Amino acid sequence: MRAALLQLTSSDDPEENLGLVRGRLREAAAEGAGFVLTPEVTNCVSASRTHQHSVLTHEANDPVLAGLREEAARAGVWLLIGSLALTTDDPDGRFANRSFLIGPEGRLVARYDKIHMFDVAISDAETYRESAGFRPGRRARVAETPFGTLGLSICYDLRFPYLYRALAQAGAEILTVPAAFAQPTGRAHWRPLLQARAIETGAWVLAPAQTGTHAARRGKARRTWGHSMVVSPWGEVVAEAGEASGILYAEIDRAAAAEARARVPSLQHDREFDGP
Ligand SMILES: O=C(O)CNC(=O)[C@H](CS)NC(=O)CCC(=O)C(=O)O
Repeated sequence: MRAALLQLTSSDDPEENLGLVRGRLREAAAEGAGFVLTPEVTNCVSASRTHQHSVLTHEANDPVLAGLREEAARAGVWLLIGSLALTTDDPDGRFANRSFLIGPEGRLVARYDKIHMFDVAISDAETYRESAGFRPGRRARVAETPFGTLGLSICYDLRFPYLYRALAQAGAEILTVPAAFAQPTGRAHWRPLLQARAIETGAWVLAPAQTGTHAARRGKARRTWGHSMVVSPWGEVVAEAGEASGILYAEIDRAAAAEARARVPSLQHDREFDGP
């Protein structure tokens, strides 16, 4: 199966982002991709809660979700929308940060709400409080496709290995890690974390990323790390983007997960222990 990871610099305008992704998805399908993936918050990168409230909608009315389901069906491809920021009925007005797996007829196959919230002060100049704006999910998800079982995750989830172990032990052979990584942590941690998750689980890791400086009409511009990546179940980086927006292709094959697990069956070697 040929996978296409869209590396984007999403703005804070959902309609504009939809237009861009439609074009890229068509291009990827024309290049032979059967599985297209987009990064975290494909529909809107914004640092302003006021702006988000003015442009985001509930899942049922979301134009980006509807438009991309239509586009996936037209192209006949599987599509992982890394995430959409969506309005919820949360009493505190928080959004969901939600991934969608769409089948090649446009069917909604699975959804996943990001579990781990990025509440981190990287430096005096760069702090995040994701949990103030987003309501965390509570349910891990795997989903069947003809090319392998997927395990869904989003961005900061990457730092919590037990989630990936649980996904792999539930049958996942392909882990999706759509992201909008910060630049300082991306530089230091992105690549080794992705390789570690692949090695620990013997699964493919597909990580489509936001990149560059994101245009914002309100609030501060945000900057993200890029470097979308595909890691094999043996831990090799088989494809890596730079910092430009574009499409990253890789051939993925579920047999490679079985081979890696046959060589090192550590997923089956969990032990109970006391302490510490
Ligand atoms: O706020 C949004 O619009 C969508 N959410 C994000 O971009 C999130 C929270 S700010 N970013 C991350 O999780 C980066 C993680 C990261 O950089 C790390 O783990 O080092």
